[in-house]
Amino acid sequence: MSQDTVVELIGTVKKGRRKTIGPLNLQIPKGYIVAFVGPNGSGKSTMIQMILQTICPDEGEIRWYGEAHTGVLPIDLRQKIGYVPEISAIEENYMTAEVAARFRSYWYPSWDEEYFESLMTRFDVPRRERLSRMSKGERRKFEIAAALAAKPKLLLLDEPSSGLDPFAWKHMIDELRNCMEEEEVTIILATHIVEEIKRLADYIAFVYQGQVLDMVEKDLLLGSWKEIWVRNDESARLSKFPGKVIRQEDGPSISKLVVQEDSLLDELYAEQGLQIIKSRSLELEEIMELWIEGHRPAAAVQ
Ligand SMILES: Nc1ncnc2c1ncn2[C@@H]1O[C@H](COP(=O)(O)OP(=O)(O)OP(=O)(O)O)[C@@H](O)[C@H]1O
Repeated sequence: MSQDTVVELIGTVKKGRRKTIGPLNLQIPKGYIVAFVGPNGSGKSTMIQMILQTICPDEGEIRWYGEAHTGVLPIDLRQKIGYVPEISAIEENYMTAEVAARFRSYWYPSWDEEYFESLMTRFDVPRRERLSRMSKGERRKFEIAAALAAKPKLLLLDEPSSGLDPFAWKHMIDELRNCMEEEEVTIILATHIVEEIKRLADYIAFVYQGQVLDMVEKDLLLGSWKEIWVRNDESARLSKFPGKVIRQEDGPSISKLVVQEDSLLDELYAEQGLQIIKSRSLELEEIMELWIEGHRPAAAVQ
């Protein structure tokens, strides 16, 4: 394991009644934002909870900063980890935000009260309302503010923007980006929001049916596939076409192709005499669809 790996999953398996998650092999690099992306029920939250050890794996191993632990995580390690769960814990329901924050400040030695106050003001969260009486979005904003104020080295966010209005969502994105400017902070983010992935993620780990299919740099992934439109009378030459054509729809005068992106493709098109009318990079959702069908993005195959 590299020294710069925060968490490593090695053949990690959780067996459920209906589904098995894993075996998972994954390294989370220090100082980056890794987005867990995948369909409902694919295993993202389970992976996060295994990293927190609130769910213990049945097989394999997890290492935190190079060390394996069984059962509950040691306090000094747990205090370095911030967590925003998909569904807020009920234990704090009867506390006001102020009281819940005080408890958290005892628990986290690096708690920054001034920062917490500024986030609560920025997010406009009522401080004296019981958490159970807050709206879904207000509670979410409290959870995010409290997780950030603990100044964690590893921040686990499970669908953090669920219920946030667009203003709060933008504040959250800004704050997460600011928090990455601090030394050695790492974020794992489970999300379905494409814009969130585009704005935040450095790496995308694609989770499907309990497996991590690949973890790929976002910028490489987003340039993985192109859709191109070519004149149909040229399409016969596509059999000689060395780029990987994985879809072709022929219209009366124009063919639409999905091809693997390649820096040499433009030269190759010219050599083959292909006249490209227009082209576009595929969107993340389209890339994920191809991934599920078994077409691994070039960035993942390297
Ligand atoms: N403690 C557990 N032990 C075993 N299996 C579990 C456990 N918790 C959840 N599961 C199962 O694991 C599967 C994946 O659930 P999980 O919540 O991890 O998916 P997800 O990718 O986060 O989904 P979503 O996007 O809908 O939030 C589900 O079928 C669920 O029933």
